[in-house]
Amino acid sequence: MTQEQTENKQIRVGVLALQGAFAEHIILLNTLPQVSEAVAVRNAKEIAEVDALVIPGGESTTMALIAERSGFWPALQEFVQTHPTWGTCAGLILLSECITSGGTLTGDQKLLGGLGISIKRNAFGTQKESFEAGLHVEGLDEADRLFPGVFIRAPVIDQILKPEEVQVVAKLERDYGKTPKGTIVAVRQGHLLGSAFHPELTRDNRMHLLFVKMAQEWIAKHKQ
Ligand SMILES: NC(=O)CC[C@H](N)C(=O)O
Repeated sequence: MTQEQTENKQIRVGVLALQGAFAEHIILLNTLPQVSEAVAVRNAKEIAEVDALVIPGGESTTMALIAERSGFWPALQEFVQTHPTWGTCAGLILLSECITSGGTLTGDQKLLGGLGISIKRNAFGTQKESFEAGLHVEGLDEADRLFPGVFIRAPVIDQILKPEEVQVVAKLERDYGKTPKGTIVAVRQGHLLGSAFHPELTRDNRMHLLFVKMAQEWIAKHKQ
């Protein structure tokens, strides 16, 4: 196959379905012609059958606990190190290298890692402080049309630990409570994408398209 044919090849996308908003991701991914099928992934056998993975929002500590107790954690970590993966909200937390608490880095939470960033969890407060923010997301189709960023007990990217490798994909366009304009809310590093907000809770599938195209390109380059 030529490079172009491989880049256009449909991919099978898994959505980690241990806990959280996985069903909505599956629905949006299945609207894309680039996706042959989007399926729930709950164990080592199922993850071996997909080309790329989405880790949804939910509760990052609970997801880690379930993956660990069921013996799935090592296969999940191995997949994330070697395949295109997008973490949204709790998923972004799991893909980060460390958590910041009160301004200092902590090693308290079990993480998959891969993104050279530190995360501040629940940066905007409780569920009551959920909101929607219009965002310019780097690389989206119709780039001028703001993307509806849905933030629910959302984290923010507190520090970029590997600036030479991590690319900023979206920032807050204004202050939200105590979180200032310019705070980073989406990043990319190689085969990994992370966003603090929930694109699966909107009708806008452009972020899903961005990830799927990024995954296709990455697979075409690295998996021939
Ligand atoms: N909507 C979400 O995914 C919230 C993330 C959650 N606060 C956590 O720490 O895991």
